[in-house]
Amino acid sequence: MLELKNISFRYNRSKWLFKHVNLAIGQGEIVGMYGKSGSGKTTLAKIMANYLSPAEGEILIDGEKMNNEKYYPVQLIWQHPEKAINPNWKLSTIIDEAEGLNEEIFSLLGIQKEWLNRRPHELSGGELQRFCIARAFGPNTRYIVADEITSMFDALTQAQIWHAFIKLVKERNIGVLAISHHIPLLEKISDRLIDFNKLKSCPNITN
Ligand SMILES: Nc1ncnc2c1ncn2[C@@H]1O[C@H](COP(=O)(O)OP(=O)(O)OP(=O)(O)O)[C@@H](O)[C@H]1O
Repeated sequence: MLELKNISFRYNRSKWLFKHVNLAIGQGEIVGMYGKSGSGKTTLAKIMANYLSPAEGEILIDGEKMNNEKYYPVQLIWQHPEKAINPNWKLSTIIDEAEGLNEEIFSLLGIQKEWLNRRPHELSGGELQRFCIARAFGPNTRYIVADEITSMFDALTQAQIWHAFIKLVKERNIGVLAISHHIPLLEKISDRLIDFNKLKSCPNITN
């Protein structure tokens, strides 16, 4: 179980973006989350994947706090793959970072072997995103936060990518927080849905 307990955050002493957010995601569970633009969903995603530290609260996995292990068990897949990848590295180097990726993952996600010899700017946004999705499936991944990960794909490709993604997470019993503005998509893929604005609204908020 991944648990967020009383998580509060604000950027540089500006007003609180959210306070006392509580959320639990079970292993193998897919939770869909939507909410107003600018409300703090991506910020929460970054906190969950240890890119940002919360001002208050803690994140537990099976009741224990995470320390700064080399490979963090909560992986974030970003909306914009080019922001998540070293532009100077070949894709083969980037993919080597996440050990244990196999042919099945590549083929499910439609990754062509020849792309591995290229650098990020030599792939389309959608091709690059397939790599970022594959990269999240390292052997120590237990939870994935998927932040608008298919917004750059056409409808058919989007369906194929989610089909592959769900097969991979269910096989590995990975828990997922899927963030999107596209509620019909979330309804299709999620075990339950959360409105972030309800999750973060709290009568005790003080600015
Ligand atoms: N590094 C930063 N420094 C200061 N403010 C920031 C920073 N990053 C984001 N913000 C602000 O924090 C707020 C929440 O941003 P965030 O990206 O988390 O929202 P979101 O709910 O994911 O939005 P969207 O649905 O539009 O993607 C926004 O007002 C944004 O301008």
